[in-house]
Amino acid sequence: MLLESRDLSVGYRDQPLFNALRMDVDTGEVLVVTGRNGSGKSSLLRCLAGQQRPLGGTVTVEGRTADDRAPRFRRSVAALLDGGAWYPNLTAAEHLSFVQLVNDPLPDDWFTAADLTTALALDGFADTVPGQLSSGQRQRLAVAMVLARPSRLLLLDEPERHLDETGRDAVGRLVVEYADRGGAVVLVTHDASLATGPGLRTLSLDRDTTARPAGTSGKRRRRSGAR
Ligand SMILES: Nc1ncnc2c1ncn2[C@@H]1O[C@H](COP(=O)(O)OP(=O)(O)OP(=O)(O)O)[C@@H](O)[C@H]1O
Repeated sequence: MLLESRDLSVGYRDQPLFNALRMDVDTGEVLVVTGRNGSGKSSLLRCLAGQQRPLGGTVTVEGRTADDRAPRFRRSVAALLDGGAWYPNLTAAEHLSFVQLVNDPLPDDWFTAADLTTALALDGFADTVPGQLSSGQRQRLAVAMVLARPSRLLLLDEPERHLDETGRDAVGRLVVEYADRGGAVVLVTHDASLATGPGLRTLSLDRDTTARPAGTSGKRRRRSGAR
């Protein structure tokens, strides 16, 4: 199992937002997390990303405790949690090239900068610096960058932010493609169109945060063209 949580309790100052969460996400799977504002979705993702200590229980990725201070963990996990970090003088295309250069050599079958540029329609602003991009263009670039580096687990917090319908569709397709390439995805969203699709599993923090497995079981079919 790529990602596991057991008896997970997440919250602040000893006040849990939810308790006893058991979650399994394996390669090839997409788990969509939903819930009302303030239910703890972002807090959960930060725990999965090893950036926040749970109040109780465990999170493991490939059998190791989630901890973003560990280089091996950081290599496995790509997270887009609250917007991107930008180099003010690098263009959109240079941001993408930079991520891929730092992670060279990439696995043969990994997303290329050209794949991501096409999928997210970045061409029109490839030579523009972040400060001169619209919010939606910056979000497209942030999604491209989190996919540009090789990883096994992809954590996305409301990737639909600022995106038009075409952008949201592109994100939906890329998430499925990432899983088809052997990754596991946990996607937090308020967008019903991203939250549904053949084979996607869902976890509602309003409904499912009890001591039982989240969502339905079963792997998504490969190349199902879900969405
Ligand atoms: N650093 C923090 N310290 C204390 N409380 C926090 C902290 N971060 C979040 N919270 C509280 O935890 C609760 C859950 O926040 P979180 O951001 O995880 O919710 P969410 O489900 O992602 O919400 P939304 O749908 O609005 O994005 C909120 O009541 C919030 O005020």
